[in-house]
Amino acid sequence: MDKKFLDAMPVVLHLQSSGYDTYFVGGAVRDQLLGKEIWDIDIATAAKPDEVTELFDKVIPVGIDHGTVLVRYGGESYEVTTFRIDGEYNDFRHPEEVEYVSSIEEDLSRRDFTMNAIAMGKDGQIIDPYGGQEDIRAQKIKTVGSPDERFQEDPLRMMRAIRFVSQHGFELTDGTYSAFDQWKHLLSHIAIERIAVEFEKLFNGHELNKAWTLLVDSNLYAHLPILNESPQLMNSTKTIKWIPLNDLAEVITVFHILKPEISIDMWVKHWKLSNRIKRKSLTLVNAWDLWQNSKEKQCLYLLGEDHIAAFYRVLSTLNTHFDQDIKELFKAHHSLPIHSRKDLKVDGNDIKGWFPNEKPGPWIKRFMESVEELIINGELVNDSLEIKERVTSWNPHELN
Ligand SMILES: Nc1ccn([C@@H]2O[C@H](COP(=O)(O)OP(=O)(O)OP(=O)(O)O)[C@@H](O)[C@H]2O)c(=O)n1
Repeated sequence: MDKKFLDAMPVVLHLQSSGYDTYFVGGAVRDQLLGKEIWDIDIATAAKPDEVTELFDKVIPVGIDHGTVLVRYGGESYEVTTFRIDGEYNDFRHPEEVEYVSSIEEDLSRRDFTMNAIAMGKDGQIIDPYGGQEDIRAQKIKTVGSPDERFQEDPLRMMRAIRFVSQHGFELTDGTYSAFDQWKHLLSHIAIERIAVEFEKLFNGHELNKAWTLLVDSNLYAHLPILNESPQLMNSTKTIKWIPLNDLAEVITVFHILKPEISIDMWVKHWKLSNRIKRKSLTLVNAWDLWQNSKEKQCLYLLGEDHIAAFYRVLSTLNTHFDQDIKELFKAHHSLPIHSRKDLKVDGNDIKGWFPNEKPGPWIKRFMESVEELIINGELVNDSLEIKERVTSWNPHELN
């Protein structure tokens, strides 16, 4: 048993010895069977949320209405969810009500795919009433029971199916795939934040090309913001040989470069993305412009060490003929004379002081940028006297 399970074991044992049947469930059990790294541990129990709360010192009621509490133990957090089946999902976000059930088998029956509907007990015993292990061996993604019911309950599961294809390279069973047709329109009711999480994971997967083809062929994309209105963009993605991208900043950068009419702001707005994603993407887009104009050094300077790998992924995705080694980019960045404005031997105040009769204004920023550019390109030495000599030959009233 993986160490992560052993770390969480005292939580399971405490619930179990208090008289409540308790199991590990979900992605962790699946990933252990797949021999993959385990991330979050989820626990399912017969104890009701108030009973779980009674049993542990530190409990956070994260989703108490839906039967979930977070138990803090040994510096980790574990989602502990009461055995349940979901009621109607009227708002496609949370079920209107949850119904607690008494057995793990019933709980597993409301889960999305057979490979995610396997439980593991304290002794490592596996509860697998829906043939999840067999489907994992056959590399199949299959809904638990009726795909129509599972997708109606939560249409996001169609996106999850495709991201699992990307992560594991498995095939969807015919029944699971063909049910998309009837329910894919429901995706437009799903909160975009939830879709974005799956979309990002889809782009991280090593079988991204297979998953992307599926997203296109199934027409699922026609129910996703922006992609639904841009057949031309979708068309241009067909020839792309995707390489896994780390986050949605990299994804929307590629889309924006493929179709510049759709701005980064539009992507951020329609997909409700964070400011961090927006800032990173704008940096990547600006770097791309510099790169296209053969301003390699300025491009690397702008990116900084943190974004070079991201830019490399964007570049490799968009330009199949790009075969430079990433190490070369890091080396070229390393040998730049400066790496940030902080490294400059002068600052805006110095420049202002060299022109005592000029009012402060945008010219100072312009001069700073010119100094930076000259130094990056090796046309000026980063030395305050040399910089002063050059800058004082410029005219603040002239656009240089
Ligand atoms: N729409 C959903 C979301 C989740 N689940 C169930 O809840 C478990 C946990 O969900 P989540 O943590 O979102 O995903 P994982 O399957 O754990 O996958 P990963 O850890 O790779 O994100 C899933 O395994 C599945 O059994 C479900 O049935 N339907």
